[in-house]
Amino acid sequence: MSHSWGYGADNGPEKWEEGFPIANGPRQSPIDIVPTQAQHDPSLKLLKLKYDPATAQGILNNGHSIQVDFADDDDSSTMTGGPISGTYRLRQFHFHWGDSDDRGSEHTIAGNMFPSELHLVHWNTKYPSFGDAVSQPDGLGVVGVLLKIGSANPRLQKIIDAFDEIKSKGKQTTFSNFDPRTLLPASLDYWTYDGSLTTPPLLETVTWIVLKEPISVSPGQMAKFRSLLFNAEGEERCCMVDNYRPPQPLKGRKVRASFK
Ligand SMILES: N/C(=N\S(N)(=O)=O)N1CCCC1
Ligand SMILES: [Zn+2]
Repeated sequence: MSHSWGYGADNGPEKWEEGFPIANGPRQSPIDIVPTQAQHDPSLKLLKLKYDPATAQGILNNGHSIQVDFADDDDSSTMTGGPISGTYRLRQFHFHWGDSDDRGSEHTIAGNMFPSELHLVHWNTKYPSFGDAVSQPDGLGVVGVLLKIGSANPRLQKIIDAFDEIKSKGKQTTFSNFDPRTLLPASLDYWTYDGSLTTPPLLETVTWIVLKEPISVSPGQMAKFRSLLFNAEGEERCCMVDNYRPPQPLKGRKVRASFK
């Protein structure tokens, strides 16, 4: 694939294997999670997420999604427990969403798509940096949170209010004093499996932790996500929608549940 990857007909998920053959690998993400086929594993620990709002740095339109970046030079914002060993540091969070409310999430639950999915990306501090960890089989831990249509979510509003300043690719602005814990549902019950990045380079280095309980988002809030642009200023206008990869083959993997 000579041009850069994206989500269009010419450079989207069906074409990624041309530049990234691992797209057909044994532990690709996302997947369809079938709750009745996920086995409860009593050895799974409680997920512990400890975030310092002061580590929030900025919000960026990277041309594929919007992401909030965090200072990760110490253990101020970490994930421990759950299915992982050791300490993973929060690097960034971002979203995937659809052009309409019937699609947009990457993981599906018994074949059901949600309008959006939040990913909180953490890296294993047994490695010296995110850049080192991203290529290691146990390098990353991503918490996935499904968004379902309902009442407006006030916890999302600070993120949405920044969208006007980062409408197009490459735009960023400061984003401080934000605790991503406020985005999470009441329950941290989760499914977990070994997978990959869901965008190129599709590295098979992610321990996925998908929360069972979704959070709410209103149709008006979803419309704000859909007002973002894939393109940079001055380029042909292209709404940032349908920036999700569809579920990939399980290839014999087991999905475990932290709950009965
Ligand atoms: N694809 C990714 N995250 S995701 N969608 O798999 O959570 N990333 C690419 C570089 C950093 C995170
Ligand atoms: Zn993602």
